[in-house]
Amino acid sequence: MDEIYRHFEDFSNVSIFLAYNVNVDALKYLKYPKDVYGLIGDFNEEELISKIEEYPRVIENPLDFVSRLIHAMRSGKPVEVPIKNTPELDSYFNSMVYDEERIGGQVGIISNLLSILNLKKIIAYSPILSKKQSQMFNNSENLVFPTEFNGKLVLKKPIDSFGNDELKINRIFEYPENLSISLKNITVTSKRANRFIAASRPENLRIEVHENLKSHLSKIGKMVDCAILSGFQAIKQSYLDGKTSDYYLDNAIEDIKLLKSQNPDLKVHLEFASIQDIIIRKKIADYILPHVDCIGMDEAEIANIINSLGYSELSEGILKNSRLEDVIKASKILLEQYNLDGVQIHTLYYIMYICKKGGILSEESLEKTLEFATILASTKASLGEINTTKDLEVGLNTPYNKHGNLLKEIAKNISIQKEYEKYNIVLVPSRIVKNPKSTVGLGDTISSGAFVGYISELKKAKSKN
Ligand SMILES: Nc1ncnc2c1ncn2[C@@H]1O[C@H](COP(=O)(O)O)[C@@H](O)[C@H]1O
Ligand SMILES: O=P(O)(O)OC[C@H]1O[C@](O)(COP(=O)(O)O)[C@@H](O)[C@@H]1O
Ligand SMILES: [Mg+2]
Repeated sequence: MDEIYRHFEDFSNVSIFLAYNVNVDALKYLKYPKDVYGLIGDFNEEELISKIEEYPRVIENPLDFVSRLIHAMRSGKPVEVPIKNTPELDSYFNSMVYDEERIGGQVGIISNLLSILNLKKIIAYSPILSKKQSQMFNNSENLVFPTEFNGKLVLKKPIDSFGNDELKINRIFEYPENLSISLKNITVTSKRANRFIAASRPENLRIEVHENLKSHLSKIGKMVDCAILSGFQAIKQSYLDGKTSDYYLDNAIEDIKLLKSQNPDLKVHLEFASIQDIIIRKKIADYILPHVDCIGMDEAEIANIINSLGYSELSEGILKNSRLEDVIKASKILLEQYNLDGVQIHTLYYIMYICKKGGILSEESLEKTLEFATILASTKASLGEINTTKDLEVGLNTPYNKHGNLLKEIAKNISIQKEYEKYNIVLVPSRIVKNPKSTVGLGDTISSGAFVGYISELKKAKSKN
């Protein structure tokens, strides 16, 4: 166990604010072809095949769902598609039998992880918190939910903070590698184990800090060292009451400014997700990225965001060939276009930082935080959940993937090229779990582990100077 402490010593010097998304993840394991055939049911196979090619970006009916699921399995990539919350579709998803329920959403997953990593304080916020969601948070002294009462900021455990709010459930479909199904004359085989998220989008869920709490954001900003913001993927172009995405994105910028107003050193990380709506994807980049310090995303997400910015060839190249050179190029575009301090990318084979040179952290410190993130990911992939730091032994004992040394070498060679002279490129190979228990939440786990490790190292380095 002591070996673990080579990778993270102590995060008790870090306090963090998290917003905006918590939900319940209902997981269904599609282990055998019959599980997928069960979902296909009586659909006409020709219609299904043409729907797969049509590629619906919102799930409006069961056929849209099954077609996007099969499309995702064929690619083996992480995918999230919003559902239209009609009574028919809600009852279709409600009628399925799920294997497990867990806390979900970046804020939910990250809160519970960080609570066991012994952070000083975690202030986790979601604009809706039903009783069931609140019960899924760890009941831990370092994890609180902010509310307002009689004009005062109140920080209580999530279990003591729920309201009469709507329950948000996302449906997660986990499939293994090499799961094969046949449709007419085609066979679809999953390239690798991954998850498909059918994300609920209730009309009343608005990605924002409630008006009465907003006046306390600067105080919250002063209490913490850093923040992770997430959940923007749930913003719609417009709502029935006339509000628009611009309204919520402008509000989020205001939130960041308030958080930093009394604590200019506060570092803000944005955790990306899969965003089907191309207009919203571009808006999130243009509105929010200039106001955050760093971002975390997976390979498909960086490809998609680069596509929205007009780099379609580079984007297609990443999606098709997963070349490290292309991912680094895309990261540099984001760093420069939005003046970010750092971009963290997680892929099946590596986790990588590209940061502006000149920070006080050494490459060794950065590498240490990524190392820790790979251990977290392989632990969660093996066990499904991380419940104690003792679990991390599982991740530590998972070997690096076989391409690790080559990837490190490629990254090193690229980092010494003239066009990257202003950047540190640090890559750590992943520890791939061959048959993961589940894959949902791995990205959130990696990003938060790496980011908090970074902040912790930064604080230690500053206190030595
Ligand atoms: N089977 C796996 N073993 C270890 N790490 C894995 C495995 N599958 C995925 N990962 C890591 O998790 C991220 C997923 O990120 P999302 O943001 O959830 O898409 C992937 O990039 C790998 O680094
Ligand atoms: O977009 P939403 O509805 O906020 O949900 C985000 C979804 O992403 C997750 O946070 C998982 O993300 P990752 O797999 O990328 O780590 C799920 O728990 C959740 O269902
Ligand atoms: Mg992710």
